[in-house]
Amino acid sequence: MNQKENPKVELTMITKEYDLYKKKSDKIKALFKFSEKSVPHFWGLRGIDLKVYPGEAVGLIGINGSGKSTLSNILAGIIPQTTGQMTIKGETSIIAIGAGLKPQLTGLENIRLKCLMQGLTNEEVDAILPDITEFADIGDFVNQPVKNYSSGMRSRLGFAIAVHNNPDVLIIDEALSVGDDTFYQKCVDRILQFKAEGKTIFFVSHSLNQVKKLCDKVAWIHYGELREYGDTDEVVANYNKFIKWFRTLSEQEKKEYQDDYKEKQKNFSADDLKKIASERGHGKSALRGPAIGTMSLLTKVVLLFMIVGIVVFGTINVRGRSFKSYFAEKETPQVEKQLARDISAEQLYETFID
Ligand SMILES: Nc1ncnc2c1ncn2[C@@H]1O[C@H](COP(=O)(O)OP(=O)(O)OP(=O)(O)O)[C@@H](O)[C@H]1O
Repeated sequence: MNQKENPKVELTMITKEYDLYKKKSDKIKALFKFSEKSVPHFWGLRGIDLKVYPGEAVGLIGINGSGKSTLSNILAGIIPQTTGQMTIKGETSIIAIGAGLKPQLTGLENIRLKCLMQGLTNEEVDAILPDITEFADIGDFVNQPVKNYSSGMRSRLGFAIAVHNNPDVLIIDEALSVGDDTFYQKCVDRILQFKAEGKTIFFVSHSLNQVKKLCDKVAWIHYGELREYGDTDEVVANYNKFIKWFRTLSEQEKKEYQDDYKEKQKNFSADDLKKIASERGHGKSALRGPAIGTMSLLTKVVLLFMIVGIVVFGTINVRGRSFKSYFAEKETPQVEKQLARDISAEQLYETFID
């Protein structure tokens, strides 16, 4: 069977829309989507199409804020895409500096937690624990809470856990940039081994040398769009050309260029998405999103009634007192109530003077 016919990862028209809340109340408005206009939007990704095959290592490159981490978090299932279809054959594991590590737990506790979450039993965790700690090589720090780790140590622990969980798709988001040379080489060896085993790797990095060394293909993300996808040398060369050109611009021209793209990311609409999909020959299904994050009209109405009911019920006065004090009184034993009534105003005054 030709492996080129069976992508391990297939993305079709992936978008990510972020709500830019100004106030906490905007979040509630956005939840109900009753007031779309009051919450500005920002499209971190605008219709990414990508097919990646077993054994391929794909570099994700692009300037700051272009959407690399957004894409890798969607691939890892940490955040959902807004629209678009994603098919991944197998388990994914992401290594980002500190991603998924619980700061309050020790290194060992984090290892156990992550492994249990991957479906391993306690006995299985006990069996691979020595390998993981040996790979991470952080000494006694493994017994310390992760919040006390340096970024390099977090990366070591994250990498060690992720590779030992033997994922089919490994996503590495800038995690190698903080390790020292020895650790870096160890990781590179393991990544190459993964590739040889037919696993798929996504490698997010600003280090073009690392990308060139590890990746067969490169996806250049530019202001939320896939600007280029192809062989590493070619795409990296074009990206370098762009960086060189950008540096020749005056400060004013740079700002105008950036503002222009940011504006496009803010004003992106469903119509733009439809237009891109039809240009690329995608059907309607490519425009649908995962069935999470939004509520049906009926759910919204029921939820709204419940909230209004709770507020009204909670604040309404029952027999002249608030609902809370009514119940508080109900719970007060009769003897105490009698005592409270028996204290005269004079006695009360004396109590305060004392
Ligand atoms: N939770 C969020 N809410 C609003 N905007 C967000 C959120 N997360 C990311 N963004 C925006 O989406 C865009 C893409 O961010 P992302 O972190 O994916 O970029 P990146 O390419 O990984 O950047 P860098 O190279 O700096 O790490 C940025 O403009 C960022 O400000």
